[in-house]
Amino acid sequence: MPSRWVHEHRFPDSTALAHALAGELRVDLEEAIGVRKAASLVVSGGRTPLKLFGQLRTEKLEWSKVWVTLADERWVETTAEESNERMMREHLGKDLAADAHFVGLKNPAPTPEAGADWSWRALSRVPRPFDVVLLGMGEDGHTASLFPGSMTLARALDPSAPPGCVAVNALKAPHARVSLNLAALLDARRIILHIEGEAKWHVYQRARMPGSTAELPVRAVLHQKEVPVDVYWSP
Ligand SMILES: O=C1O[C@H](COP(=O)(O)O)[C@@H](O)[C@H](O)[C@H]1O
Repeated sequence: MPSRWVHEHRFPDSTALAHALAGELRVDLEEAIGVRKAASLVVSGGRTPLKLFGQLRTEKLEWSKVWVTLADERWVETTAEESNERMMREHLGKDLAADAHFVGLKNPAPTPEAGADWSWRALSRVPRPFDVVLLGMGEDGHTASLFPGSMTLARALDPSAPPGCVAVNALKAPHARVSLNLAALLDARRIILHIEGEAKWHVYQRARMPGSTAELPVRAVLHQKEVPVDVYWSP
């Protein structure tokens, strides 16, 4: 289904994808710094971005003018293996990119319900609209931590809700979480959906078809018409 809002970029392997996407991000961030003297990048957690981060952190850029934050976080200590913030800092926050400003979503509140507003306030330092929002996707069609079956999903996907963070508890999601809501993710100049593997490609193809966002929440990103989406895929 051709759409002027979604463009697909397919690569033979994850190394080629990481090189191309890191270069693309460098250009976007450089342009943003040229326009407003600062740039913002929202990244996702999980395993998929690791190789990309390894490449991106070596790109020549005025990193001290770049703000990096997360699309979502698991409500675990920031030193825990499962922490997206730990992953972001360990894999992106070194080499040249060590000069960037990294802002996490986790705070000392006991639950994401108690901490979600605080998480959002922490982002007040990050320039908006975000220059690039880099999303991943699970094989269940979740993106950021907008999981099918989550009690807060409808509220999180409500396009008229104010931008913010939402607490997420879903039976199939490991860990309670906090996630940017759809309005926050769409407060962006550009969205990149980075997916790897045949299984995710098939889920993505299903999500391109009209259907329920409760079944495949990533549909809400793919079917909106406010922000262009580039899909980067490799086997
Ligand atoms: O739990 C999460 O899952 C998605 C996908 O992760 P991956 O390991 O399959 O790449 C990720 O985009 C999200 O940020 C993360 O919290």
